[in-house]
Amino acid sequence: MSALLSASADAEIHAPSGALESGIDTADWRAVEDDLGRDGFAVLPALLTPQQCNAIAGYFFEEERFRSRIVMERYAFGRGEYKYFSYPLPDVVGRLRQSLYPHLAPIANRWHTAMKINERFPATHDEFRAVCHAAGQQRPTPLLLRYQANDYCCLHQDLYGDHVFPFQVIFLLNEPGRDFQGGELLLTESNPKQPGRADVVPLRQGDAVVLAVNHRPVRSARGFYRSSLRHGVSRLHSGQRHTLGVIFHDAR
Ligand SMILES: O=C(O)CCC(=O)C(=O)O
Ligand SMILES: [Fe+2]
Repeated sequence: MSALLSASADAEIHAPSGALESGIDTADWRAVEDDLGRDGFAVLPALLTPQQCNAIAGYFFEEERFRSRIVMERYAFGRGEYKYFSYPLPDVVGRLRQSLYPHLAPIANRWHTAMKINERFPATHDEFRAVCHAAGQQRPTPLLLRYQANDYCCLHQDLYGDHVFPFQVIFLLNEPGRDFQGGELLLTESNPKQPGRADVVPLRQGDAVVLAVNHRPVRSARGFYRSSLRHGVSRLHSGQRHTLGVIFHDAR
């Protein structure tokens, strides 16, 4: 336990003020918007160092950091475990959410315009959180997941109330091939006009992926229609895989 505690203290040490934010602020957000528009996902490579990944994964057994623990098998969500952080979020998690949001909100607003969805998103996460809280969505949604051999996650959507920010971000905290085998992030898409399709999202340790939460606008001759997306994780063959999920709307 002391090793885990010192690892988590390192998360603060290895994320000096501004370092996390500058990696996010200097990402190519135009390319992210293009990738999202084409595929429904966009990879942001190496946003976290391996040390930061290990430190965040080390939070998993610090029970006081979490508001609830879900054993996926009990709910037929798959096999494996995840835990929702409680407020106040760990510094590094709160800063990732705060600094990703302002880049995604304008893209979210353009998507909503294209899909003829009324909700528009304010410029900062603090403002959006206030909107969620006023509507009774007050519980934090950032989560830490852990998969071991034979674990997997069923296809799903992370909707927790009426207010849905259309993007979420997942950080892979272990190195595929070295720390675990199998366990690939899957993204599926279906709509009335086409047979369904699936993508495997290529990720390495420290990478983040921005995913469409529920819909994506698809251009057609008469404007845009909505395609429906779901994500999940294929079965782990061996090893351990941790992910940090950052969802921007709070939960009812
Ligand atoms: O473990 C993963 O890659 C999927 C995590 C997930 O479903 C989420 O963060 O919403
Ligand atoms: Fe999810």
